Amino acid sequence: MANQKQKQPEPVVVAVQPAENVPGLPARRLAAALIDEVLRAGTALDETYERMAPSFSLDAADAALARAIAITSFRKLGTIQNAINDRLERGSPRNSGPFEPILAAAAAQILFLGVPDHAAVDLAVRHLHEDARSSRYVALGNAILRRLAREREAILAEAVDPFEDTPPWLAESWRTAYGEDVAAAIAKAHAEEPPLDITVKSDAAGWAEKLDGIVLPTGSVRLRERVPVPSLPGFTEGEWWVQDAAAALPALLLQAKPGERIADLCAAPGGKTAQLAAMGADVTAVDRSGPRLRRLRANLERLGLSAEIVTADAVTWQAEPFDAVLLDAPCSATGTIRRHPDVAWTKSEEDRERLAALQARLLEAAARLTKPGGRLVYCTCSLEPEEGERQVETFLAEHPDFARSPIRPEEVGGLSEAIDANGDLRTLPHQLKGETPRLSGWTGFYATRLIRL
Ligand SMILES: C[S@@+](CC[C@H](N)C(=O)[O-])C[C@H]1O[C@@H](n2cnc3c(N)ncnc32)[C@H](O)[C@@H]1O
Repeated sequence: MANQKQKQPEPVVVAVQPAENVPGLPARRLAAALIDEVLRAGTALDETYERMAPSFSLDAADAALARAIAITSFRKLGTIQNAINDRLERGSPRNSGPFEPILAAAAAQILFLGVPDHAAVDLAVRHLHEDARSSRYVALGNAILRRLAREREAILAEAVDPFEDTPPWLAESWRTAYGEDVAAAIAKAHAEEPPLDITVKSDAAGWAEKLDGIVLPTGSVRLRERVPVPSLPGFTEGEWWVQDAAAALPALLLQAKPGERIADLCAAPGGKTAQLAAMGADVTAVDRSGPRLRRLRANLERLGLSAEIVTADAVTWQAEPFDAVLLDAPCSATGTIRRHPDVAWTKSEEDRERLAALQARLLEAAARLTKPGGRLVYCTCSLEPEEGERQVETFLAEHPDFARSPIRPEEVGGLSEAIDANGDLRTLPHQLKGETPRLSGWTGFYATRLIRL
């Protein structure tokens, strides 16, 4: 974008070289564009990044920096917005174009990423100049960011509310479901960057040693360091795949046996399909998204595993009933906020209600596809009971031909705190204590195992 300077109230930066060549500015452009697009369109940060990053032509280091700025902005969005708004005496300026995302990205750098203040402020000011709408507020943006830098210690010391970075509707939902203390522990767990977990085909201890990891009680391997995944031993050879430790549990609960016919409904990108195929089951993976199924196919190919792949709406798809059915239903994904902090700001109560209605239809379809005596595991990566416990309560009340098959602690590495009074799995982000806060926690998942009588 050309640096079309408008007349400024107060010239703050003297550009000594063309803006396009200023080191670090392209990364900030992408970071602010990601924040803006995710918040406006409600799209997932990962997908938005994959779609937008190529047109910014960044080198690997700048691309990683842009991503880190965007993800930190979402992880700390409440604190950042409060800090900025408290210093905007007349509220956020109207029609100011990218003013807000540029300031949020700069605030993330100043408050949380350890970027030198002068670099964060200077680049943000240059960036504000680039758009005619935000260029009118360069002096304001500059003043606010300098105050954030000066007042950093006080801002961080004051941000003690555990729900500072949680939208109020979510905090309220968790308080109602789990009580004040657990809700606060969940919100606090989201402040930490998550570790990388992998599922191995075999020899967890051997892979843990090779990759500097820890074997978790459930059998997943947790890596101590965050490293670029494709460069790790065993990735190209297809010995393991990336999968959160809690996300690996529902497929285990299906207790698949070699040769059994299993339907994996809502299967892409295939983490659970891979587990079931690795157990020797004859898996049919169904998903309605062609692009996501292409990723599933590529993942299975790398892993040397196979499954029948079907592009279909699982609500209406018909087949001979299966020995077992896994339904990993689409959901609000609030259990994944630690890994995907954007989810907290893009999902709403309306999404939760809409998705709960879809889950009920999918559960009906999954029941039809389960043969008498067969198992049905229903799961979601949501912390909201509407998408888990309540969904299954309603289903069981309407289906006397199904009964719960309670999950036993030894099926989940002895972690009895992850099993509720009904014998369902309910993992929460602050569970699974590790050596450090960063090596602790997992995704919030709900899973129930039902038997068709
Ligand atoms: C939670 S993700 C599945 C993750 C996957 N099971 C795994 O372990 O990698 C939910 C999936 O449901 C798919 N989906 C949503 N609605 C669907 C429907 N009506 N029929 C089939 N698939 C659907 C989405 O395309 C998405 O891939």
